[in-house]
Amino acid sequence: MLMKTLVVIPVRDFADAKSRLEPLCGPSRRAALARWLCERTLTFFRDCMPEQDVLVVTACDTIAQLASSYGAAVLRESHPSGMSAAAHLAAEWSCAQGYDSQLLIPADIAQLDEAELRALINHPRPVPSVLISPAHDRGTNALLTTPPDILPFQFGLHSSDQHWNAAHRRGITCSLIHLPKLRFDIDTPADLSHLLSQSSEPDYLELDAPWQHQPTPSSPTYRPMPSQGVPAC
Ligand SMILES: Nc1nc2c(ncn2[C@@H]2O[C@H](COP(=O)(O)OP(=O)(O)OP(=O)(O)O)[C@@H](O)[C@H]2O)c(=O)[nH]1
Ligand SMILES: O=C(O)[C@H](O)COP(=O)(O)O
Repeated sequence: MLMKTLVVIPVRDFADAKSRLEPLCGPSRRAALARWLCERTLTFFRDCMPEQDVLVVTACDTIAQLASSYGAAVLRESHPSGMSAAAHLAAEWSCAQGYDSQLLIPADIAQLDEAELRALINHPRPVPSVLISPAHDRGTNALLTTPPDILPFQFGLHSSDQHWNAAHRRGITCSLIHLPKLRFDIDTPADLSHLLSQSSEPDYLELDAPWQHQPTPSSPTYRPMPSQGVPAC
């Protein structure tokens, strides 16, 4: 049976994002990175999966406008209260709009791959069910819930374990799908180095030393190209 699925992307204010990269770069560069990752995510869905409905959940006016400009629907939070609360809000909306499933994806995946995303969205599944694509650090980098509100969202440390346990406690069919690209998100300085070492997108990335803030000559930094619309720091 073909499931009507909504892709949900929660996005917090760029100025508050990527705090774990603080040892590596200053506030404006972190905000620029968050914006670049978000725009790249929106570009991916607009260009590679144009038939797919996408919803951005955000409390931020700028992000709401940005999402609309990429053709995504927007759901406004009254204030940012964390990824789980954003996912819950989206799930209520998804159910009200008649979606069978919700696929939640963070806006900081290192490399979105069309085949992986299609494998998730088209994954055969019973109702109810949960499909978890774990992050390399046992977080959750994609969560497919059918129906959308079947699970209490538990994003945070080792959340793939938490989501798995929550599904099992409720007797809900739960599967893991290990996707080699989707397992990497950009949270820590090590993640950023990994992105740079794996990247096949030289047009988007450059090494830039020294740092503008707290110079650390041995570490690479990240500068989205101005041509991608990201403000240079
Ligand atoms: N709508 C919404 N999205 C959020 C919120 N908190 C985090 N997100 C989004 O959830 C995804 C994963 O975010 P995290 O890695 O937990 O947070 P981050 O701000 O990117 O990085 P850290 O500050 O290092 O935790 C990203 O797309 C964030 O923009 C929130 O309160 N509301
Ligand atoms: O995996 C998760 O639960 C969320 O993405 C938050 O975890 P992260 O901060 O490791 O991304």
